[in-house]
Amino acid sequence: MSQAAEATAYAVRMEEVTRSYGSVTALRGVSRAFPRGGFTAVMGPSGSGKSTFLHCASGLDRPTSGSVLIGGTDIGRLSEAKRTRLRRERIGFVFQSFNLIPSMDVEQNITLPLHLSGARADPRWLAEVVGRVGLTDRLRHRPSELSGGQQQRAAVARALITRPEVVFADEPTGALDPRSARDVLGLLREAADQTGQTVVLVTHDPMAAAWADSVLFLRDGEIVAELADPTPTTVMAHWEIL
Ligand SMILES: Nc1ncnc2c1ncn2[C@@H]1O[C@H](COP(=O)(O)OP(=O)(O)OP(=O)(O)O)[C@@H](O)[C@H]1O
Repeated sequence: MSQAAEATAYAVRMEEVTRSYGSVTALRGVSRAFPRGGFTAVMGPSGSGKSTFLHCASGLDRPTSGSVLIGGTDIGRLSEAKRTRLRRERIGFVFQSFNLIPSMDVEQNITLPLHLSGARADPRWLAEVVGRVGLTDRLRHRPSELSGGQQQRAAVARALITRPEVVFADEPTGALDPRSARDVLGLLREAADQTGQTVVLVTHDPMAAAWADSVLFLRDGEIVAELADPTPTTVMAHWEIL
């Protein structure tokens, strides 16, 4: 595939990615491409390499060997400053612990990634994103005045405000009640279906993984199984044989 076609078909491609920490090899030669608009869940037992996988795929960390291409750009060849810029402009992150800035209101938190890259918010897109996450009447509130579910919805809006190619979500529902978890997963599903974002979700929860198009199972730093069109039951059945 030509570089241009590659950049069009896949938002992220990992080729033989290995990440070692001293004598511990957390990822072993993982190859995987994430098609545009696809929603993939990554599961695996504790210590199987899920966080390392997400950090390498998103350019937060660099592989010890192998390569990661984001939109056709080999991020291993970028300087630290360019990698940071690429992450800021083309990738959205959602974490378990929300990571909102307490002193900023909801609107300031949501638009922060734009301000960091010196861009202005497009008022129509801001209104659309805020409407999607149901926080239109909460824009002047501080994070401490919101429920956990509302805070995570603000974090999803912050991840979407730059219209990123990829959204990486690391246990985004780990701290939420089931209803708020469904809301957040529904927003990620919508980002893939309606605006063509590529979503990569790391989770321990079979119910959460079932929102994805496919589930990758990691064990000892390798992809050992993949499940298409998952349901909570089929995810659990796979989980049990890991
Ligand atoms: N900074 C680090 N230094 C040394 N070892 C590390 C480091 N980060 C991860 N590891 C090791 O790499 C392996 C994979 O860790 P990782 O955090 O990716 O797993 P995980 O599947 O995300 O685990 P969990 O579900 O418990 O968060 C583990 O053996 C871990 O101890």
